[in-house]
Amino acid sequence: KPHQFWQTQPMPNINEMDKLKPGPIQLGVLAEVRKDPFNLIEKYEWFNVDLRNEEQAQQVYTLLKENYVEDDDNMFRFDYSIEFLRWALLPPGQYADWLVGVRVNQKLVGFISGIPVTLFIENQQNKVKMTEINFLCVHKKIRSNRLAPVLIKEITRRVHIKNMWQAVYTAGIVVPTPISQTRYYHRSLNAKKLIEVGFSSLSARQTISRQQKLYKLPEEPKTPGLRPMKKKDVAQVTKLLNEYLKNFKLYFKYTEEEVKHWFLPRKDVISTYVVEKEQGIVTDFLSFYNLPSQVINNPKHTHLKAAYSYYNVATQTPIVQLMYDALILAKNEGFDVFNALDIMDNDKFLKELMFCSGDGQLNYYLYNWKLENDMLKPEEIGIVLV
Ligand SMILES: COc1cccc(CC(=N)NC(=O)c2cccnc2OC2CCNCC2)c1
Repeated sequence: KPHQFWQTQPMPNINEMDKLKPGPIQLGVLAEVRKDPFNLIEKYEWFNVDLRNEEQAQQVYTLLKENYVEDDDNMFRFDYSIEFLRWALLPPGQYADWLVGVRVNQKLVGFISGIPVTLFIENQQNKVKMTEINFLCVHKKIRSNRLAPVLIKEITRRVHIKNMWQAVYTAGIVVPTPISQTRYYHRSLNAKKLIEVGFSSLSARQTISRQQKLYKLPEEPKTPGLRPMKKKDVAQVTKLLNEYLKNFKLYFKYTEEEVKHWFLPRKDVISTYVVEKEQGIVTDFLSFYNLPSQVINNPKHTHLKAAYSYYNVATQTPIVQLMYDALILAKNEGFDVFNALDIMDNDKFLKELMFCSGDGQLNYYLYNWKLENDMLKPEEIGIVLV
């Protein structure tokens, strides 16, 4: 039976959609939350991962590098770096028991992560403290042991114990019940490499040099005053971001502490550039994160260097110009491709900047929450997961 696990979860399913009113589907009762971890099969044990510990970080890195998400044709696999994982999973307010590992004989064979977020859902009244779930991964060799449902139940229990009852996550697959089905797009920065690794293909009339000319970019960005973000910009970036995100039906509200964590540039992890035309006034910013993919058995290349659009706020600079500069900056940082979803205002630049649509979709999920109209359009989504 498909989705035998998901039918047991508080996610609106088809027939009961209309009966539920917007808001939590099940009201959690703290006293009823199991105090002890779920049972694991013989020899498997729970393990809280300390990402600050080099050896444990290496274990998570290797598990993901070898067993995490691949594209539909199994040609590429995400290769998150240790520094990236520390950025993604050690934000302000993180809980030590929300980085959940499963070990067998000291070897990590399963993982799932949660970070605390405050999500605004469909209006200012619904400000919900919840968890953002990510990095669910089970070693390829033990996929049939039904370990994934236990990882999900265990992190759910650890979230419930903190009196939080909702979660937000994304997945390439469709399980009950997506709140939005977004599409991904990519913009070639290094046409030759994309063809060599098989990410792009040439049609009969196309040649590599034609493609290189087609996607060629200027050496330098156009926008005057564009520069890497610095600590002194945090207050203005926080205001710009929080103001901009109010346009959407699903968004986080950021403290300055959180903006420091999520946006101050980190080499090979996150790049953020601000526009300061007039002395001291920041009017726009752009950001993209670094998520390379391992190219699975290619004679010439081991990795595809991909930049992923993060948050971009254009209040004085036209969004197309700002994102054109993002492409130039990403190219100059050595990326081969620039990826984006059709969320927020991205559809305002995807076509014009020659993004091609990818072959899959990224589904957004909200656990234990009924939306007013069940689904949101991609342009109503104001959150980017890594
Ligand atoms: C090119 O190498 C890949 C390696 C693994 C999977 C995919 C396809 C894919 N599933 N892409 C996305 O999910 C995606 C496409 C555009 C923007 N963000 C994305 O995913 C982000 C956000 C969700 N967590 C993974 C990274 C591509």
